[in-house]
Amino acid sequence: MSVVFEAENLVQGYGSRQVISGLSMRVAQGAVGLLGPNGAGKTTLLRTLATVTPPASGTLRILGRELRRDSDVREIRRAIGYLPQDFGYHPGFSVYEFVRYCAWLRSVPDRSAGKATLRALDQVGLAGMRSRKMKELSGGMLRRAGIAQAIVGDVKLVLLDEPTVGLDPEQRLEFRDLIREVSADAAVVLSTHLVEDVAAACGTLHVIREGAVVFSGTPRQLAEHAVPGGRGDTPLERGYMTVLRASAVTA
Ligand SMILES: Nc1ncnc2c1ncn2[C@@H]1O[C@H](COP(=O)(O)OP(=O)(O)OP(=O)(O)O)[C@@H](O)[C@H]1O
Repeated sequence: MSVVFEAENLVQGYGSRQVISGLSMRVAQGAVGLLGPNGAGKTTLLRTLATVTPPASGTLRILGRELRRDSDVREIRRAIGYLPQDFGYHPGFSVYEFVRYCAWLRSVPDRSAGKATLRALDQVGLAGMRSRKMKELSGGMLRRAGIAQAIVGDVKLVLLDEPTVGLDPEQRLEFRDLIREVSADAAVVLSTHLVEDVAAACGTLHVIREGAVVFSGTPRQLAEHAVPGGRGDTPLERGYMTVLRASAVTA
């Protein structure tokens, strides 16, 4: 299976403050979950992978291409779908217009953009609401429209920052199925605080603390770190709490 992206010794920060410190990650097809407490650096990492901000140092290779020149970045962005925590939209756009516009931004050819838009809306369960105005959507529907714009077209790398915020329990179950479907053709990297969500949808988990990876492995391997009587309601939550507290644990 070909590697979709590789980050090596990635360093990122804000001014003199280092937030990501020497992180390495390699992802082929499939879903990868980022877990970590507030301020761990998940959003900073996703923004860097989305090419919003270039790494302070280290290398980032997406679809075999190292992102050195602006032309490389422009080209590769067509293959990346990104859902930030807060995404902008024109409130007067219909749901269809919003996703279709995002397809245009990603240079999806005109002849296939309409069909690709409807497919993405169908995947997130919003096809029946395609004429609804963006400003009229509930928080959960808005999140689903955001996921639709991230997966529309032929994306190879999908980056989702807290995609399950605002979804009700049924939608969260549907979201897990959606991630399994999307990750059959693309690499999906998503961040969340909800350990159970990410474990159900992702084959690989990375726990990040203070900008460094303190655990990489499968959900089962994370659960194996659970300490009897430790904090958390499930083995996964207890495993997560254990690796967060340990200095560095690698599966
Ligand atoms: N624009 C910015 N300028 C300065 N510092 C920032 C900026 N954005 C984030 N930070 C800092 O970088 C660190 C990592 O933040 P980041 O948003 O990446 O964490 P996170 O893991 O996504 O957190 P959360 O789960 O709360 O969304 C935090 O200490 C934060 O205060």
